[in-house]
Amino acid sequence: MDADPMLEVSGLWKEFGGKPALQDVSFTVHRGEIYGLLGHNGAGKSTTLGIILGMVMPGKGSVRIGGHDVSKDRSKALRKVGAIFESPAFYDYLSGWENLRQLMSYSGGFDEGAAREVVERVDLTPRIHSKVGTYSHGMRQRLALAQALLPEPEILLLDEPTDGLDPEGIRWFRDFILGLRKDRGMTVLFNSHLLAEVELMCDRVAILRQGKRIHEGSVANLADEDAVYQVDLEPWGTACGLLAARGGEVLAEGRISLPPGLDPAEFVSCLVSGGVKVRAFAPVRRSLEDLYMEISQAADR
Ligand SMILES: Nc1ncnc2c1ncn2[C@@H]1O[C@H](COP(=O)(O)OP(=O)(O)OP(=O)(O)O)[C@@H](O)[C@H]1O
Repeated sequence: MDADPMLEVSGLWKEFGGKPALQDVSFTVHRGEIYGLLGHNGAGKSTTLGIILGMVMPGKGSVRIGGHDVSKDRSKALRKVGAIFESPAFYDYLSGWENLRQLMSYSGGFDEGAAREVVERVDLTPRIHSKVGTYSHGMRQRLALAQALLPEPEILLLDEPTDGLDPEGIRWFRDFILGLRKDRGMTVLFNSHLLAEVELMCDRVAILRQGKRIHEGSVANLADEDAVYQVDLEPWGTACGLLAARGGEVLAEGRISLPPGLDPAEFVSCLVSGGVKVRAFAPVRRSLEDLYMEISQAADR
């Protein structure tokens, strides 16, 4: 992946009425990366997005998009951005098409050809001339995506984009975002509560808790951080003895963790030479939800 930074968030602090909402939050999203911002209600996710979009002033810190500082060079920085922030406001009595025309007229004009293409891309062509008041939540969300994509952004910022969507809508959204990255190298930053979804889509995640960034990491490396294995070994007692002797740990019946640096193949041959029958020995992939719970609980201690 290109390690060229598209979005640089540095040392953000924000207070509301004397209460800290963000405390020294920093992260970088590289071009072509899909980055998830996770956290409980009130963790500071929307405040972070609001600051990135120049809609909320930070107490301290800076945001650069494509190398341009949002507070000093706002129009250049935001020219590269498409966003769905909070509930998109559409005129219910106008059609989807008229909404796009109206909204685009506020910012740089309406290109019919480009709009037709984007509407087709978000699967709204058959209903684009119906009134938005008759749209389902999923269709409104797709119209919001069309609006966000019309200025041909290089980065999409999405606030809880799958909130309230049904499983089919969530899947559509996931395929759409992954397709945008594949076809156009789109960079995406989004907030979400849906950890399983984030895990399927994101390259990296940051976890915010009470305004602080308490974790940042790659989703692909979740499994590597802890060497946990699901095993079927007999006799179990002998296997546990050999495991303890090598510094490993029994997590539950049939579930063990190996110490850092111990090659699982080497441990399996040690088991076999110790007279243990190895019927199964498979790495367990930790889910993002497991990681989220562990990190959040550790932060509370
Ligand atoms: N305009 C505001 N005025 C006062 N307090 C605010 C304002 N906006 C946010 N806050 C407070 O700042 C903190 C962070 O809120 P924020 O909305 O950023 O969290 P969040 O992680 O997006 O939560 P959620 O998932 O519920 O949207 C919360 O304590 C919230 O009450």
